[in-house]
Amino acid sequence: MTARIGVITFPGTLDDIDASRAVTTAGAEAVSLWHGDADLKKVDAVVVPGGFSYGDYLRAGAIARFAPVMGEVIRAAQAGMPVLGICNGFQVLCEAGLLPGALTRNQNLHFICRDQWLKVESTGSAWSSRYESGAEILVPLKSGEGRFQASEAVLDELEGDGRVVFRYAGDNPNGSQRSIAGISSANGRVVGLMPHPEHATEALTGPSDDGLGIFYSALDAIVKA
Ligand SMILES: NC(=O)CC[C@H](N)C(=O)O
Repeated sequence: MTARIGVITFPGTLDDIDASRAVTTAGAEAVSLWHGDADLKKVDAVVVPGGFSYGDYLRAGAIARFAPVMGEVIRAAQAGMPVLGICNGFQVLCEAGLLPGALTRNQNLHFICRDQWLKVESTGSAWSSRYESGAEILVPLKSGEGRFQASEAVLDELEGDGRVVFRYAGDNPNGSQRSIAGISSANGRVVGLMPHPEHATEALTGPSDDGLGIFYSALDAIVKA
């Protein structure tokens, strides 16, 4: 049976269309989820896409975290459902307490938009199993608040438990601690990353199709669940 992967739209979300397209390209059914509905429509996994939910007012992700749909996402994630947060989605998942740490203003205080090499550090998560450990992938990065920060103790725990899923390769674009670009929850089912795999699904439009592995990985996680 075709896997159903939900993609949430908040007011101000702008990457839901590309995220849905990536889901479909990977062979799953993309199911639109609305921020105001406390209903996950029986999906098998959820993507929280990028953008500027609620205009990034207060703090990126701080208001979206209280949207009715997020209560259901938190409940489902705690029960083991694969959840992916991309960029603003990563910020929302940190604000929701599903992932540790916080995303703060880029070190240079500028919005950064560029293609970015990432190193796949862990293939143990629900969203990275299709990559080879140590592989380098090229995907767009476009964010103003992409600097991952956490306490030294949390960073050590993330590193020690193999929960650093993606790290910036080459220079560190935004001052993220330990060049961390993406992390997972303790059980590996929830992943957040700052760069945008959903914008790298076709070599024709560039910069690569390296992002598709994330969505293929989720299909395995759903089948094995
Ligand atoms: N592309 C995005 O999702 C942007 C996320 C967030 N609004 C930021 O600028 O950091």
